[in-house]
Amino acid sequence: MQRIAVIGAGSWGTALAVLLARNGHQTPLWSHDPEQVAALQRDRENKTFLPGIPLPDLIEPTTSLAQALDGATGILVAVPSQFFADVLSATAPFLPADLGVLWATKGFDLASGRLLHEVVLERTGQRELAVLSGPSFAAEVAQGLPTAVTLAASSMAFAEQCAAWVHSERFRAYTHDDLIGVQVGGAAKNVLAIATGIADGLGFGANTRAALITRGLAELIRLGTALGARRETFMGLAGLGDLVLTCTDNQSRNRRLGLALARGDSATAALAEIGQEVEGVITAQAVQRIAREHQIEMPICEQVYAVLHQGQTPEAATRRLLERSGRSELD
Ligand SMILES: NC(=O)c1ccc[n+]([C@@H]2O[C@H](COP(=O)([O-])OP(=O)(O)OC[C@H]3O[C@@H](n4cnc5c(N)ncnc54)[C@H](O)[C@@H]3O)[C@@H](O)[C@H]2O)c1
Ligand SMILES: O=P(O)(O)OC[C@H](O)CO
Repeated sequence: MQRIAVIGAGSWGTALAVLLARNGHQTPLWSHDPEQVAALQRDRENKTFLPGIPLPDLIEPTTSLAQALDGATGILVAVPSQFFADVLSATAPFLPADLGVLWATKGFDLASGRLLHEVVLERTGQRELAVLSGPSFAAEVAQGLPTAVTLAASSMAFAEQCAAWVHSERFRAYTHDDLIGVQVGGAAKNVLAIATGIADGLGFGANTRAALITRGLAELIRLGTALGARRETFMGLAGLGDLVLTCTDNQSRNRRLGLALARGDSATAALAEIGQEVEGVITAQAVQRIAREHQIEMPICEQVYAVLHQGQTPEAATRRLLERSGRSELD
């Protein structure tokens, strides 16, 4: 039995804590919110973020990072990307130097636009790093529906160690060594899910959806390889796998945001209605910034950014994409 502290009790942190506890691990579950922790302790269920899933006895909700990390043999961070850097700084005093950090957050650092492994190193010092990503809706994982994810790390030994914590018959964790590609895939697919939501909401058909997914994949590959990722990583679970899942199923909050924008809802109203983190909103900003810096052509992501942050209408964004001149598919 390991003791693996899960940092972040939203839908994903809670689902991963349930998974770890079902695998027999002691699982402190940290939230910054005392009211949420009191409710988790009282109800033994996360009624806000993961309703209907009883918390196994091995889960110990807490607001204390010291308590969560006391004696921990592992840490898994699953807070939204906008809180990631601050939460990592807060954990640093309680992290032994030889404890690697695993995270399941999908996104870039809000302030700097950097990938999250750089934030972990900056905030907690040199150590082993690992990221869990891939097509995985929290509710389905918690229900025990078969799921496969990618676990990429700074060393294959650490990837295998982290994979062993979460791996089960119903949750297959495939190890990988491309820490950059796996992060880029998980983060940027959220922007493309907003794009496909918009297209479906505007009444475009299956051809359009397939085109957006495929040309979106080309954008992911351009972005990832410019940042040092390997092209083939994007053909795996953390690339194409998560892109297809998020672009095609209404469980995706990013896709639902796109659908709402196409209906004419404001982003503020749509986000309030969804009531959970929609990572693609701030990721669109980071992607726009990186694409400019590296001169990467990302027309779909650029139009999502324009809709979310520059007041462009979904209709105008669509026109801008369709008016682009023809080009080689190989570019
Ligand atoms: N939900 C999923 O199906 C899923 C699956 C894979 C990856 N992810 C990723 O996991 C990450 C977490 O998303 P989620 O779905 O659990 O979000 P969520 O919307 O379900 O929960 C948000 C969480 O953020 C917490 N929070 C709010 N303010 C905070 C603060 N100041 N400091 C720390 N925490 C704060 C809330 O208490 C809550 O626990 C995201 O990067 C998301 O992309 C989610
Ligand atoms: O609901 P979304 O759009 O944040 O997607 C959740 C997961 O990232 C799917 O793998």
